[in-house]
This record gives sequence, structure tokens and C-alpha cells, in this order.
Amino acid sequence: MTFKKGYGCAFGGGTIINAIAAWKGCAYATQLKTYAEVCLSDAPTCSVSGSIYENPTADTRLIELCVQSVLDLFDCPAEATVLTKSEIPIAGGLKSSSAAANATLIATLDALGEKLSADEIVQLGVKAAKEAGVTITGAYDDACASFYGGVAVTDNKTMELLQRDEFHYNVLILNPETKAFSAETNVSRSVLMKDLVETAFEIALTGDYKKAMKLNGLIYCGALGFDPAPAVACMEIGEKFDVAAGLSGTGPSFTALLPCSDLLSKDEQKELQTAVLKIKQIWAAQFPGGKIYETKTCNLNALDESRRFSKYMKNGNRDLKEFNFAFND
Ligand SMILES: Nc1ncnc2c1ncn2[C@@H]1O[C@H](COP(=O)(O)OP(=O)(O)OP(=O)(O)O)[C@@H](O)[C@H]1O
Ligand SMILES: O=C(O)C1=C[C@@H](O)[C@@H](O)[C@H](O)C1
Repeated sequence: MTFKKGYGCAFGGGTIINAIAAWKGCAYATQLKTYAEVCLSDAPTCSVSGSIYENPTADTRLIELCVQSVLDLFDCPAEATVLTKSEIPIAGGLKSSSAAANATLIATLDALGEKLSADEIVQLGVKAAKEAGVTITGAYDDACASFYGGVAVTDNKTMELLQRDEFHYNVLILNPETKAFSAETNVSRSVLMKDLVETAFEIALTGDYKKAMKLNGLIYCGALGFDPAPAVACMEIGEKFDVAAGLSGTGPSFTALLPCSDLLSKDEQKELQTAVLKIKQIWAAQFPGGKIYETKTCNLNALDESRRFSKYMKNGNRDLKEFNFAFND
């Protein structure tokens, strides 16, 4: 009997345009990651068992389907286990499902020693997400951002990547305590806003992602009944730095794009720090049980990052359960 292990990771993200109203969407990657470990043992038929680190009640069907789809594709029946460990809160609007699917698919390929093209992997993840029932449109926009990094503009119906740009910002995230599963979102109320969302999408296509994000956030707050106050407060405090903020995905999280410090003078850096502190105080007062993340946009490719991660895990004979979210070459 042979035993094989594989590793993968992929990025979380934020929303510029939620695709649920008009099928066309836009998302960007953050440096928050999900890591996956897949173990395979030879077996005459397939059985896949998934678990999510420190989250025994979360739904593991998506990651199990991802492993199964790769085993089926290469006709490799196996007894498989998959474990994910993540920095991304589940059902927060921060692309946890796309990151989990991409990381798991890459880890399964790594365990088998097989390769697929980037888009084949992304499409398998979207297919699994639809089958698991965790998405409305398939969220190809989120899956592309999570895999390719940067900002991705997509048509989720035809699964076309229409535009990809590098994206350089500091990102501030407010993740309220509550969850909002994409599958349970109010689609009909979102679709009511289709024409407005299409206008925001056109703006995204011109590359004015911040304006598109602000507009999208207000539209979906209206449709889904979220108070836009966290985004407005953030933009008011960050006005000097042209901060853009908006609802991410189907909520409840808000993300804000702030300039990278290396583009600012020393005085401006101090001013920005003060603004960030104020935003965090206001958000903490608005959502006492919520979590605030300070991260950056990410322009790396998940496959490249996964290779580095796999090498680190395998060379050190490490175990994902003990992994502490830091690795170097
Ligand atoms: N770390 C993880 N490991 C395994 N499955 C996960 C993980 N994170 C999310 N999922 C799956 O994704 C589902 C949540 O998907 P959902 O689309 O509602 O949230 P999201 O991706 O965080 O939000 P959004 O799509 O709005 O950004 C979970 O129920 C679970 O099935
Ligand atoms: O489930 C879906 O189809 C989606 C959910 C959200 O993340 C959106 O931001 C995304 O554009 C589409």
C-alpha cells in the first residue's frame, strides 16, 4: 500500500462587484490564506473524508468534492482525507469557499504528482462549489482572484476571465460576528438592482476599481439590508487618502482599500496610521463582537505559493495541524 501526502494553499479576498445580480463580477485577493493537506492511500474504491481545523461543525462537502473530482479525473481510486486550516472566516464574504476549493484541488494534485492548467483547476473548484450548493453563480470571479491574485473581472456565466490587473493596497477588514452564507442570500432582491450593478461593473472594466467597489457596496447594502455605516465612516476618516470601502460578497464583512505605506511620506504615514486607529475604534464600537483584520492585497499565484508551501511542509516532515501560518524557503 502506498501513502501519499500533498499540500496546497490559496488566497482569500474581497469584492469589487458581486456577480449575483448580473452574473458579471470582480474580486481581488488578500494575503489571508487557506491551507490544505490531502492524504491518499491506495484503495479499490474512493472514499473521501474532510475536516476543517478547529471547526468540527462546518460543512466539509466542498473540500470532499474537490478531492473526489481530481481522483475521478485521473482515475485514481483512493482512501482520502483532507484537512484545511484557514485565516479566513467562513461565510463572511471574504472568499473562504474559493480559497478552500483551490487549496484542496492543488493539494490533491500535489499528492498524486499530477498537473492541470490553472484554469482547469479554477473551473473544477467552481463546479465543486455548485455541486456542494455553496454558491449562486459559481463565483468564478472569487475563484480567479483566489487563484491568480490581483484583481479579476469575470463573466461567471461563461466562465471567462475578462480582465486581470495587479492590485496594490493595504486592506482593512471588518468581519462582524454573524455569518452570511452565499447560498442563503436574497437573490431576487439583488437581481432588482441588476441595472445599477451593471453600471458599477462598467466602471470596474475601466479600471476604476475603487469607484466600482463603493457603488457596489451601497447597492448590495440596500438590496440585502446591511447598514453601510462601517463603509461610510471609513471613507470619511480616510478621505484624505481616498479610501474606498464596501460590503464584501453577500456580507456581512466590509473591506477597505488604503494606500500602501511605501507610497507615502513619513508625515503621511503617521496620518494614515492615526486614521486606521480611528477606523478600528469606530468599527469596534459598531460591531463589539466583530473581528478586524489588517492585511494587504496579494498579487501572487496560488500554484506558485503552494509549491513553496508544499516544499516547506514535506522537507520538514511537518503536519498541517501543527503549522502556525508562517513558512519560508
Ligand atoms: N476552510 C474551509 N474548509 C472547508 N470548507 C470551507 C472552508 N471555508 C469555507 N468552506 C466552505 O464554504 C462554505 C461557505 O461559503 P460561502 O460562499 O457562504 O462563504 P464565503 O466564501 O466566505 O463568502 P463569499 O462567497 O461571499 O466570499 C462553507 O459552508 C464550507 O462549505
Ligand atoms: O455565490 C456567488 O455566486 C457569489 C457570491 C459572492 O461572493 C459574490 O461576491 C460573487 O461575485 C458571487
